[in-house]
Amino acid sequence: MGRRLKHSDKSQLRTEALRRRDALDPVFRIECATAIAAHASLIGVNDGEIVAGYMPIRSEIDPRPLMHALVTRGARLCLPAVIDRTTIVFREMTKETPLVDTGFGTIGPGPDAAPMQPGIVLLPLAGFDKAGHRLGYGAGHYDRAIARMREAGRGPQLIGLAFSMQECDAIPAAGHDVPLDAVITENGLRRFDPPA
Ligand SMILES: Nc1nc2c(c(=O)[nH]1)N(C=O)[C@@H](CNc1ccc(C(=O)N[C@@H](CCC(=O)O)C(=O)O)cc1)CN2
Ligand SMILES: Nc1ncnc2c1ncn2[C@@H]1O[C@H](COP(=O)(O)OP(=O)(O)OP(=O)(O)O)[C@@H](O)[C@H]1O
Repeated sequence: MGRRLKHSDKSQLRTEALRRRDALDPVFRIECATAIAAHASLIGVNDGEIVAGYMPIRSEIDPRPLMHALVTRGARLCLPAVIDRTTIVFREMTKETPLVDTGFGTIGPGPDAAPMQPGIVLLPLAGFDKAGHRLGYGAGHYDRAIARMREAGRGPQLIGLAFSMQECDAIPAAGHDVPLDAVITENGLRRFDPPA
């Protein structure tokens, strides 16, 4: 008999993982952002491949050096924007795109930017475990966006970005949780087994 999933299990893991992430020193953060960019060649990027990055908030690992490395390998970039309490969309980011407030403390392209369907999504993590289960901030924004893309037959590759100390013992996964394909930390890229 599986144990019933308690909401508190996940929120406590999230609180602890975010506390560890918040405590990292600024020089180590720069080293890690540089290190994950050095692993760019481990992500297969086709020419013109659309990659969803993010603009870091709170104590998230800075994905911008990696985003730049992927552009030099042929990627086109987009960023998430919150359009209502439960929905995010992805919008194209070019050199000319002005960045505006896109909700929850984020900045990104405004409603004039082209909507995009990314083939690869880089997800900022609060925590992850060895099965590829993921903790975000608990709003379910990425889970819903990915579910929608899968329903439309366009399931993107999901690559979490994290500091290695964000690994957790075991994150209880609810039915709506979509596991990661891989995680990149300062130590390298790790692929997860597809769910059985
Ligand atoms: N950099 C970045 N961009 C992103 C996300 C993200 O996690 N990181 N998102 C991923 O979904 C979406 C935005 N969703 C977010 C949802 C909650 C919080 C957050 O910090 N929540 C606070 C409560 C803040 C409030 O109520 O105003 C919290 O968890 O304490 C941030 C972003 C799209 N863009
Ligand atoms: N596909 C979905 N359809 C409906 N509700 C969903 C879906 N995915 C997630 N939710 C809801 O979103 C809430 C947050 O989910 P969860 O705790 O997994 O967040 P998270 O993975 O930390 O957040 P995020 O996806 O924003 O990074 C839950 O209340 C969940 O029921």
